[in-house]
Amino acid sequence: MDVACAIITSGNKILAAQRAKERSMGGFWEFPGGKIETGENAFEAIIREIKEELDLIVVPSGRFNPTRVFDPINHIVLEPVCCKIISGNLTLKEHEEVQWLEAQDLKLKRWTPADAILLPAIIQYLEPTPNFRTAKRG
Ligand SMILES: Nc1nc2c([nH]c(=O)n2[C@H]2C[C@H](O)[C@@H](COP(=O)(O)OP(=O)(O)OP(=O)(O)O)O2)c(=O)[nH]1
Repeated sequence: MDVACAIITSGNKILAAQRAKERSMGGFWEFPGGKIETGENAFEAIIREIKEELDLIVVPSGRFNPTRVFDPINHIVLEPVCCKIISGNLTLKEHEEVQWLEAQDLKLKRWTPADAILLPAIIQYLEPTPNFRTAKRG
């Protein structure tokens, strides 16, 4: 199953969500999103899912490398899509909870296996850029 998840950041924080208790992998943390449907690409799927789940309008701007988890029950290809929120009021339609997390907070949550593989790339992405002065050749 191909799943798109949204990488939504604000400053040094990222939006993370806890799956509803009654769903598959209930209680685990994830980046919001869902299954990519037939005929959709990851960008189209994430726009649809984030509207359905959080009532937000997002614009995708890029992607991370997919992570893959093939276990006896699930074959998941997780496709992370960087998104910017352009409008809407965050409303939880499916999740137990959402939180804006800094890099140091990410390790404290229990993540789905596919997200756990993704975390090092996310942590690197959240690191502040050093303040280089502008420079001229010479
Ligand atoms: N949304 C999301 N799902 C993830 C992540 N990591 C991960 O292993 N999954 C798994 C959990 C589910 O088995 C599957 C996606 O299912 P989902 O329940 O979120 O998607 P959906 O809304 O399309 O599902 P549904 O309508 O059929 O219930 O991918 C993640 O970061 N985000």
